[in-house]
Amino acid sequence: MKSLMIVESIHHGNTRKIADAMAPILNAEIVKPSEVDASRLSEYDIIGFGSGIYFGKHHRNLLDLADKLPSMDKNAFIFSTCGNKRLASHRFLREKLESKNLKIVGEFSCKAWDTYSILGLIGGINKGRPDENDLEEARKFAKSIIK
Ligand SMILES: Cc1cc2nc3c(=O)[nH]c(=O)nc-3n(C[C@H](O)[C@H](O)[C@H](O)COP(=O)(O)O)c2cc1C
Repeated sequence: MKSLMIVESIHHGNTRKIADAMAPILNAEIVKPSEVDASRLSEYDIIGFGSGIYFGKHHRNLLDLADKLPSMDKNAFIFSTCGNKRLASHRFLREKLESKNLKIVGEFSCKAWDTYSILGLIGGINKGRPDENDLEEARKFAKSIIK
């Protein structure tokens, strides 16, 4: 099995930590949206899409990539890290991916360090996360989608 995870992780590298935990289980390569070669996507059995949540949605670079993808009959999963866990924020990316014929086989989200705006003045929220417990949950999620 061969997987690809497309990850934009810019605020504190939080989402990259989740991707790194899942990668060995999924035998996954990790790339940024700007590094995706659409002509090679057919080589992968499953494709993951992850970023922090920004103003209620995945990162703009991931949403823009989803718009540009060709139609593909393939399994995919969505993940995120965020200040306040709300899977509802996945809706925008999910709809774009489903419009490209991708089948979403699982979604994962966890709270993570957030110092946006005035939160930064108090050291942010969820400091220290994702922690080992979050990474273990991510590993369990990765196992569940390839069962
Ligand atoms: C500009 C900005 C906007 C954000 N908007 C949200 C939001 O709407 N909802 C939320 O739960 N977290 C929000 N966050 C927190 C990030 O989603 C969170 O810190 C995430 O873990 C960042 O992921 P990254 O380090 O992988 O980029 C925001 C952070 C920034 C910097």
